[in-house]
Amino acid sequence: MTDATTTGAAPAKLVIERVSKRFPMKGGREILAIEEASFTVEENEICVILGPSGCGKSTVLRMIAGLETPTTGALRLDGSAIAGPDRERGMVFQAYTSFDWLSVRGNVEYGMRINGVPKDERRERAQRYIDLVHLAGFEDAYPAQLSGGMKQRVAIARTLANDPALLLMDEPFGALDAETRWHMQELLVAIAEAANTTTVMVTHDIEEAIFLGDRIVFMSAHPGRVHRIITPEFKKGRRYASKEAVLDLPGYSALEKEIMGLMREQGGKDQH
Ligand SMILES: Nc1ncnc2c1ncn2[C@@H]1O[C@H](COP(=O)(O)OP(=O)(O)OP(=O)(O)O)[C@@H](O)[C@H]1O
Repeated sequence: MTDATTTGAAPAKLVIERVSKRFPMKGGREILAIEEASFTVEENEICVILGPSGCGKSTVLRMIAGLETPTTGALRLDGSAIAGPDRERGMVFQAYTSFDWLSVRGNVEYGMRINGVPKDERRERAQRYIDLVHLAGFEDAYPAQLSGGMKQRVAIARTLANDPALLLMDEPFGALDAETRWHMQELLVAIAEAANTTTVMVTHDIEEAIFLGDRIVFMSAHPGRVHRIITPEFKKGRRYASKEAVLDLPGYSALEKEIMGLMREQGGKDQH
């Protein structure tokens, strides 16, 4: 396991250090959702959190977002403790979260408007991100007129327009059909390259994790622990614009099978 505190190199952008999370239950009992999770995310990296249902992926992401507080342990972004939600950490959820009463442009400009960004700059920055997510021509459309994939692109553009230090995504493509989903995955690679984002994304889709992840944090369930940190070595540190290119690489199938094995082993724990 890599840990910024032990590598001797500059500290990682995001450091999750021995984080545990207990939730109170009825009758005064508690559930240990996350136990001593540690991992790091480097600048410009796409880190994917993968694991069986209920292993605590969303809880870890919500702690990074500052929406949950760890019971013990520490989370640091750029050296500072994460203590509550902040616009330096932008979150995209699975559910469409656009404002129905605002146009695409209105949605993308919303955060900047709240933050007092002057109109000209707001317009220019919104257009840059609308172009980046291929929604040029739809600036004046309303969410109800858009497909699911387009709505998620609005959410991504709106989040990026706030210029967050971290882009957090919780199963962002989970509600999309298969074809739209892989287009969105490819778009996310293009965005990461163009906007130099540092991204932490939760998924339970192995193919998505291998295609997108520069690093994959595989969690085990009950309690949620970091079981393995996987670097898809066969990609040789590269990102690929097309999904087929990755599926065709030697080494892809072996890693997919390995992760399927982990998923079966960890996801099946409840059934034994
Ligand atoms: N607010 C909460 N109160 C009580 N328990 C919670 C709360 N949030 C999460 N949990 C529990 O913590 C564990 C981890 O949940 P979490 O949603 O983080 O898992 P997940 O891996 O994201 O699941 P999935 O893949 O099904 O979305 C589960 O046992 C869940 O029931």
